[in-house]
Amino acid sequence: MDRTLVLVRHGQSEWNLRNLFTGWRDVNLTPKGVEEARDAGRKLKEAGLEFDMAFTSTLIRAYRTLDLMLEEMGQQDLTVIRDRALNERDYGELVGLNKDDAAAKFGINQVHTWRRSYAVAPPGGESLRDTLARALTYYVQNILPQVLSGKRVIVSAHGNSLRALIMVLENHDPDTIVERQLQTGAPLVYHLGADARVTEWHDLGGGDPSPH
Ligand SMILES: O=C(O)[C@H](O)COP(=O)(O)O
Repeated sequence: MDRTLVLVRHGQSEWNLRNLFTGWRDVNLTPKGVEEARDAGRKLKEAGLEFDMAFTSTLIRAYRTLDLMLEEMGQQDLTVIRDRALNERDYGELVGLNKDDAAAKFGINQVHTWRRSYAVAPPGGESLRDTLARALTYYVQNILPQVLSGKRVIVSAHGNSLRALIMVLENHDPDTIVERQLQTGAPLVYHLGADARVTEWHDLGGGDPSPH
């Protein structure tokens, strides 16, 4: 049985371009982000992939990326479920700050810890562990059963809500997840066994990694 799961981080957003902490702020894609999303759709089509179902967040940068990919694939009629469990990590008091300015103010190591560690939350926001608690619960209850039933599923979401799922899919621990970054618009293709473990995965490549 084909148990395929594709994860895609949205294309470049207006606040990715401006290097601002975004979190739950609902910013749109840039023209480059639109192109990255279309490009991801073309790559998926070239790879011979088709989907039976799609999941995305309630934030426009993710669901618009999904729409653009599906348009490129000729799959606009696909069933799409939007849920805020897949939204980006809440960046709390950092939202709207420039990432380099924050590093100058709070120190590079502190900001890196807020952005990439598993357990440390930014002030007033969510740690990756907090994000994982909601995103992984949603995955186990809503996405995984579809994949295990043989549906080919695509998920369009965010750097950190996807890192939370990837922590389990790629078997990372709190130390190794620190180094795992996602490029915008790069489809990650996972094949799962009947026990829900990943048997094989590859990265079709894409846009920019988050700036450090
Ligand atoms: O919310 C944000 O600012 C970005 O989407 C992801 O930020 P990060 O690169 O700090 O994970």
